[in-house]
Amino acid sequence: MTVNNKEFERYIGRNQISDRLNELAGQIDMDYAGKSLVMLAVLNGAFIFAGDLIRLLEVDAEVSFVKLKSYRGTASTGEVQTLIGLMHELKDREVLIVEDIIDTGRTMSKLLEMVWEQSPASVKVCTLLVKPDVFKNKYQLDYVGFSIPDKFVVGYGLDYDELGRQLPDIYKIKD
Ligand SMILES: O=P(O)(O)OC[C@H]1O[C@H](OP(=O)(O)OP(=O)(O)O)[C@H](O)[C@@H]1O
Ligand code: HPA
Repeated sequence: MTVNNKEFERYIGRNQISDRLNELAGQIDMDYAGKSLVMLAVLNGAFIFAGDLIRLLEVDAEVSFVKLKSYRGTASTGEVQTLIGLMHELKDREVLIVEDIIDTGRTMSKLLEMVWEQSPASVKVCTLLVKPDVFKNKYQLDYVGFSIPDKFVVGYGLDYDELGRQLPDIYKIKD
């Protein structure tokens, strides 16, 4: 499969993703039982994951978005730009940040600072994917779908130069 002239191979199938989402939603429902949460999803990459996850939740969940950007091609520019900032009142709220991937961890690190400044009651992080060899456990991740090797991935919301987001499965770049 080719995206933007690079070759990718199927890596995590849609059924595996769906099974894992059911497990994550079950854990979130248990942890937030009797509470209501604000799901803060990070555009663009997390739009599909957040949409699928919220439909599996039984706890009350509001949704809000921020848009952060740092990648060009397959590499981080090192600078995280805020294209759409926080719009939701987060003071005293239980905030669940939802990301498609934590790679270097820079985007989430910046977002955690932005969110904690609003004096929320709690902040937890839910990411579909993490690259542990790059991220190196810089801070706590509360819900993780899959730990993956340091290979560029596309599909299920993740892009390579804006393409590939619509793929129902996740693909990794060929060596
Ligand atoms: O851990 P990091 O190294 O910071 O990488 C993770 C971030 O990179 C991607 O966003 P990107 O900047 O590509 O924007 P997008 O969500 O619009 O694709 C992804 O959606 C995460 O937000
Ligand atoms: O592997 C990746 N794929 C797509 N977007 C990303 N943003 C950080 N890492 C990745």
